[in-house]
Amino acid sequence: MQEIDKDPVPTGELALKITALPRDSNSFGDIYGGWLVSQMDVAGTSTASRLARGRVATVAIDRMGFMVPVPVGAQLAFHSHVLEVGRSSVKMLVEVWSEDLAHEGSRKVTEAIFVFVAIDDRGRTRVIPS
Ligand SMILES: CCCCCCCCCCCCCCCC(=O)SCCNC(=O)CCNC(=O)[C@H](O)C(C)(C)COP(=O)(O)OP(=O)(O)OC[C@H]1O[C@@H](n2cnc3c(N)ncnc32)[C@H](O)[C@@H]1OP(=O)(O)O
Repeated sequence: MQEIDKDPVPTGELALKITALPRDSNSFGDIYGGWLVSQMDVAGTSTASRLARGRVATVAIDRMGFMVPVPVGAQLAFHSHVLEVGRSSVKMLVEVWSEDLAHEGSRKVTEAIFVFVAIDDRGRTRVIPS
């Protein structure tokens, strides 16, 4: 199986840790990619909203590859790493790592770059406080 990244070290802060449950799997018993993307968005939103000190919206997600299947019961760690902060936007790398409990290691499952935009309570963009 092709690895998405040979680098064995997660990048960025640990934003979310979660166990993949049977309800998150497809009919073959593997974890559904859409659920993973959704959890990545939750993890990235957590980091972005702290940085932007308030509400943010996801405005873009770049293309993704799912190189390693995720079994039910996997312990997943979501790491977020801020790449750029613009006037109202935050560009962030979100990585997903699956812990291998049998071998005391972990491997990267997928990653994507998300762009979050700081918005006010009317949904209009706002400047990210410095
Ligand atoms: C097997 C797999 C199956 C998968 C199958 C999926 C099924 C599983 C689903 C899971 C899915 C989870 C992922 C949920 C992710 C949501 O929930 S997305 C839906 C929620 N998001 C929204 O509703 C946001 C909707 N967008 C908006 O309201 C407006 O775009 C916004 C956010 C107010 C921004 O308005 P705007 O007119 O674009 O503002 P504008 O001033 O032009 O730009 C603001 C900033 O954004 C930047 N920007 C705007 N657009 C972009 C862009 N496209 N790219 C980069 N930067 C941009 C600008 O450069 C600017 O940056 P700054 O220079 O200010 O720093």
